[in-house]
Amino acid sequence: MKYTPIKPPLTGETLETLSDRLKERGEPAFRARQILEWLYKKRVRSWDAMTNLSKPLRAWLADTFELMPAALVLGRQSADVTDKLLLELGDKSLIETVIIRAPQDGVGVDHSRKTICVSTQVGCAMACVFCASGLAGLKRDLTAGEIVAQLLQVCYREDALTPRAHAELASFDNIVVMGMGEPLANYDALMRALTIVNADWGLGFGARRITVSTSGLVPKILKLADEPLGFRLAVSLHGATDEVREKIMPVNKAYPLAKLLPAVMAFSEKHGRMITLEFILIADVNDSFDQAEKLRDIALDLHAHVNLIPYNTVEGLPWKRPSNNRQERFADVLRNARISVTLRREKGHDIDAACGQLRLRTEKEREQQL
Ligand SMILES: C[S@@+](CC[C@H](N)C(=O)[O-])C[C@H]1O[C@@H](n2cnc3c(N)ncnc32)[C@H](O)[C@@H]1O
Ligand code: SF4
Repeated sequence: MKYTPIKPPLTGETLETLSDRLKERGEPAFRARQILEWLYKKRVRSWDAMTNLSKPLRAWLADTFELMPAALVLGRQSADVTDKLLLELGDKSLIETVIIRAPQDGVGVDHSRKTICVSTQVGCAMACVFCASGLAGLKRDLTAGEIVAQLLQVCYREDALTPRAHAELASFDNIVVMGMGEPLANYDALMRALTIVNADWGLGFGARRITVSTSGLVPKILKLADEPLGFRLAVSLHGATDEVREKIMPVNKAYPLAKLLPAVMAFSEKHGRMITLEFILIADVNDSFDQAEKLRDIALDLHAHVNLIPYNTVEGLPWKRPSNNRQERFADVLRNARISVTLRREKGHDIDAACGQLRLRTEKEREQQL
């Protein structure tokens, strides 16, 4: 599903595409770099602030491009260390971007490790039964400019909070493509966005600190393995047998474990780095001892890190997280096999942390106001 905004966002331009547009106007070759420096390094929020450009050029830019295609409509801080940004796009669609802060000893919150979780679609077509993002299906893909804009909005927020932000260009430590949507179903826009985020004329953010999470689109996993930039991969497994996985993830019908696991292995071998298996723990669905043992065998085979995520309840859905004791017993099966495992207590529970929930709630409130 393609969305064409009235004006393309500046955040979706590469140095090359912007240079081409400017060349058509007879501008010198260095102009594109200058403009992108105002956008990503000096972080100005208006065309008029680009003071080394002529007035006619600024007027042309304003007519031709949208400077920022995602407006902040709500910035919510949870009682713990998670911030959630609700952003509105040109067609009034809402998306979420999350800042997860991991406090470190001896430094303030401002200097804690920060992971940014970005969205790639409005809604999702994959229909995993437990997920709020997919509840209303797919509305549309995000453009590359809208994906990049989420990170720039995070920069704006962080710049206002801490002097570290500006000094470091992108003051976060990791990007996880784990927000709303299936990133690999919007492959081209995602790759363009990540190229911009990575480039020295963009946010200069290292590809190895970017993790793309997928529900398991096998051909796209293999394509991602061939990308020269070398992004990290996380796979949402959530079931260690086809029987369990296909009950909760329809994608498993097209790409069962016999297809998915060799693709993940191929990715891992190509990159020589550990991939991550994500496994949400849902009571009485996938939290049995048998599932833990099967997951252990898969993780050993793939030499993978395992991220166990206690399920975050979603309004209107029946699923529950298992007791802490059961979660620990499940994790112990993996730990006893010396698998690298994290049992992530979900952060930001009080701000509708489960992906897509803040958007759904705000959309409902808007409908009621109409
Ligand atoms: C929202 S998805 C986006 C990336 C991609 N579509 C995928 O499935 O990996 C990111 C992760 O959040 C997980 N997730 C979805 N709903 C959740 C919930 N209610 N509680 C905990 N994790 C959830 C997904 O299973 C997935 O591992
Ligand atoms: S878990 Fe990922 S793939 Fe599944 S519906 Fe949610 S966003 Fe889509």
